[in-house]
Amino acid sequence: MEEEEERMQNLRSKATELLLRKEFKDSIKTYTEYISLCHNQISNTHKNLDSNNLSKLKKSLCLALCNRAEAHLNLQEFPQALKDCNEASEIENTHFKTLLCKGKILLSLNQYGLALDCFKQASLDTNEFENSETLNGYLEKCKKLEFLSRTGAFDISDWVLNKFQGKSPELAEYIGPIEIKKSEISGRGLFVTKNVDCGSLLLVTKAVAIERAIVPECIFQDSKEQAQLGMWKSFIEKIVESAKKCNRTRDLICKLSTGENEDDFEVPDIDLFRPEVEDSNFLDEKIDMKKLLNILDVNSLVEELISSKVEGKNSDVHGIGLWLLASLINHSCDPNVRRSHVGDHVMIHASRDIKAGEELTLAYFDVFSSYRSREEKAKNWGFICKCKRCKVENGVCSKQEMMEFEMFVGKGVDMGGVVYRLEEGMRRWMVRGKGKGYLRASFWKVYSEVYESERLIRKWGSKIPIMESVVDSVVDAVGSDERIVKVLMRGLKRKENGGNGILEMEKAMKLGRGLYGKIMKKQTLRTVLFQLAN
Ligand SMILES: C[S@@+](CC[C@H](N)C(=O)[O-])C[C@H]1O[C@@H](n2cnc3c(N)ncnc32)[C@H](O)[C@@H]1O
Repeated sequence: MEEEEERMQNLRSKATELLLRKEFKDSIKTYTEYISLCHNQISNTHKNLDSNNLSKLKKSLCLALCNRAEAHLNLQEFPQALKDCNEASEIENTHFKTLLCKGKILLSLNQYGLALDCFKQASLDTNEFENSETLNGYLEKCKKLEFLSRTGAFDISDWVLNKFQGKSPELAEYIGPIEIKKSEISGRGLFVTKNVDCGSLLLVTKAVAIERAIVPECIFQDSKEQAQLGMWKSFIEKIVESAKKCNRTRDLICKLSTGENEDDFEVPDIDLFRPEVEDSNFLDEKIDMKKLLNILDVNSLVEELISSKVEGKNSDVHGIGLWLLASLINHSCDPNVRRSHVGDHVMIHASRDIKAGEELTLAYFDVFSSYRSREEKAKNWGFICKCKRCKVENGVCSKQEMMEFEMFVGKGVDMGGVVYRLEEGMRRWMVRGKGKGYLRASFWKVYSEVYESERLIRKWGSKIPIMESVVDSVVDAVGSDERIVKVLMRGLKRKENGGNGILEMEKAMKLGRGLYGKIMKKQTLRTVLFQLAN
């Protein structure tokens, strides 16, 4: 008996030491051995009815379970960590360390409300003075994230004004007024459930996994491809790891499109994507790698860091990730939402006013390019684009003249002349309304070159439309973009030298909301817009 006790004591000390040394896997192994001996002893003690021993053993078992949970938490093995905490709570439901650990697990799972309950309950333990600072830190963080996930009132102004230095702001998961429905574009899509105005935040979600690497623009093509391949491989490994650790993640990944027979896919309930959904039982099902690779091919996105959009910062850093619910947004060449990446989160906001019931659409690739180049990009994604803009442009773009315009771009030709001929062409082909905006967006490079050159504006004068009307039509057709705002702001700067420009600034601010969403204060957005003009 004494020998057994000594063995248990040794195991317990060893497991604790391994935990402190952050050797989590070995610590779990040792605790598992210890916990199993505890269980054996408890059932024996029950028979001998030694209540003193029984209570001591149970206390010790509770602590061991809690410590094993901590080790699982560090390895991001959340279901196992939760299971241990729940068993520990059954022994002692007010155990401080267990409540703290369980709160941390729930916080990692973005279940802010439940995490808050744990931290609040832990704070009732007046004996834990030395841990009160840590606990208060968690309480505050949890309250903030719970508020954000409920209201969507994110504000990253400080970080933006600080030139994106230091840690990115802490974000919560947020699902706004959206639902999943069958899409007329393809398979399923996300739709708004009420009218939303330009800049409204619709979704904030954390990546299942991201892999980032520095791929400098100037490196040779071969090395670049090599670097990208390496990045893709590590990304897949990370996804597999996440799917193995959490059934819920794996189930949700499996609901995503493989790119084939999309219209046969079931329409999942959006609530399944809420963090509060409990993990299903641990089944240890094998992952179908072929299917997973198809899913990743169709749904992974390249990060568009807000810091590089605004400042050109980190433009060598390439990141690829998978954001579950955002994967249900279809592409359109006249999109109505945009995305910004902050840390591991993607923030999706309306880039223009959207009416209740409309489908949300995102640009998977640069849509300020010609029909033919977009067609090529969609082909690389594995689909033929069925958006409205492509249908309109498909008719016009087969015209011989249109192909000639494309050939002019970047060939040192007077771009004012190209704009003039294009505008003339549109009159002859009777392209009106949005169609005009579509084509102007397709040739934005040409238009912007003209409007950025005082010489060309002077030369072509009234033969070409004024910049403001082109900007309006392009934004109305395709939505906002940094390049448009840049041209507008530079024009505004020129005007400001001559005084005035209040109306243009108002317009620029509205476009700015479309670009970045309502995630920064007005004054911060103003600073950012002026920065774009430099
Ligand atoms: C990330 S998924 C979008 C959600 C998908 N519709 C679903 O049901 O899960 C990307 C796939 O959707 C389809 N898709 C997205 N936008 C499209 C478009 N504009 N035209 C045709 N197919 C599109 C393509 O099959 C593409 O590979």
